[in-house]
Amino acid sequence: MLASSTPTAPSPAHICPYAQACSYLDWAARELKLDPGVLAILSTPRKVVTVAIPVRLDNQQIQVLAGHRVQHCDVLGPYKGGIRYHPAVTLEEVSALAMLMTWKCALMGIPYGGAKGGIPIDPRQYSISELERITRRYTSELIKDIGPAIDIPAPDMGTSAREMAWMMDTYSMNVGHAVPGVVTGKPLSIGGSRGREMATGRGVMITVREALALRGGSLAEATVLIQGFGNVGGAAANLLHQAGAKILAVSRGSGGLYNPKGLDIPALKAYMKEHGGSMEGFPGAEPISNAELLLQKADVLIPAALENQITEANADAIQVQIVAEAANGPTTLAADQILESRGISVLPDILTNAGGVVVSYLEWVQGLSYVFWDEERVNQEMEGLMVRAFGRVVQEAADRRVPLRLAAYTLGVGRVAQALQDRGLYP
Ligand SMILES: NC(=O)C1=CN([C@@H]2O[C@H](COP(=O)(O)OP(=O)(O)OC[C@H]3O[C@@H](n4cnc5c(N)ncnc54)[C@H](OP(=O)(O)O)[C@@H]3O)[C@@H](O)[C@H]2O)C=CC1
Ligand SMILES: O=C(O)CCC(=O)C(=O)O
Repeated sequence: MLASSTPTAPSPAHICPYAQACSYLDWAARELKLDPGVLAILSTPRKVVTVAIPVRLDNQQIQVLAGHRVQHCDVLGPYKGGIRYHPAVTLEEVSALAMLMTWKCALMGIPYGGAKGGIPIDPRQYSISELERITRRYTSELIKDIGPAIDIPAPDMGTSAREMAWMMDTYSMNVGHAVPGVVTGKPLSIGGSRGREMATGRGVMITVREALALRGGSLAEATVLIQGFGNVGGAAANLLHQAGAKILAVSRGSGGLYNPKGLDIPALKAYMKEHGGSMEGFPGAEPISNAELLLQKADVLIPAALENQITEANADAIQVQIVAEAANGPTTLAADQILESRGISVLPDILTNAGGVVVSYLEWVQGLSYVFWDEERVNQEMEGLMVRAFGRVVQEAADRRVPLRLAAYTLGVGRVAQALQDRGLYP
């Protein structure tokens, strides 16, 4: 039976995402005893761009949308980060996500800075040709701000290889020749990498596997809850199911499904395909809300949708051993501390969901060398980077006697601060 009166996560609009991101940075800065001047530099995005995107809709009306791109820090290399199409996108959210990308790339040891972009739209409310016009105009407006050595976008919520192909084509038309390296997460036909579509979910599966092994467990014995069933949550569900884990619940924006015996994920995907993407009515499962899903008993909870889902309002009621942050920023700092005090391991976003940007990096490397690898090679390279980063975070946590999140941050922030100092970018 599901709990009938459960605390609900506050809507992300009630919590300032940039303040959350800065509070995690401040925590790491205290641990690293960072110079206040360096902290001030790292707390401020280097460039914030908002452009107007006038678009003619199919009904001939003109709508003017806002398009954001925030470039947080490029000390380690070109800015890197996804483009989000979601109604809740704000400049503050994009700024927070850009900062997370800086720490993620630094933690993973890949030569990028951090950026993020977004347009506050629900892509399902637009036709494909409207989305194409929106994406192309957004790209044209950003033409001087992006490029293979400047800032390299990729997919995030609400975007995919399709949008990346439009961005690559628009950029290439503007500069007069094909520039595949301006985006990653592109279709294979124009220089995309094998394995990129599943990469973030695969990285989540690898991180959860390593964390369970540390506790003497395994995927084959694990029970898992997954909030969000898109690119990341859907791929993680497939791979975890293949590895023998029991997926007790999955959800989309409108709610999800729960089965204490485990959901048959391939059968659910086939069912959704036949039912216009809907999960409703899938045999053998009961409906569950997103708020309820977070509170079910299981070994692992994987938030794979929006920010601020685990807050002070529900952290006390979470009943898992491991929270694996597939989404960016799903846990507030206050909630994080409640979870830690309850002995729940939080696998931080900048590690857990890094498989996506790692394979983006591998796509960039393949593109630059004009040599393309098979999927097995891509997955092996990514797995090596993920497992080594996991080991470094566990070691750092043990050395400093701090939670995994702080350890991931001290590694990521510390590397950027060191590079900043070495480059002499401040007086
Ligand atoms: N794509 C990537 O490579 C990477 C993504 N991430 C992060 O992973 C998360 C998910 O991204 P991605 O899978 O790409 O996005 P998608 O757009 O592919 O999927 C998002 C999923 O979240 C669901 N969702 C939306 N709103 C809510 C809500 N309020 N409650 C519960 N579920 C909701 C969507 O439901 P519905 O189908 O109903 O819309 C959908 O199932 C984001 O935080 C993103 O930043 C991190 C690293 C890389
Ligand atoms: O693949 C990339 O470059 C970025 C992915 C991303 O946006 C993220 O990791 O949050």
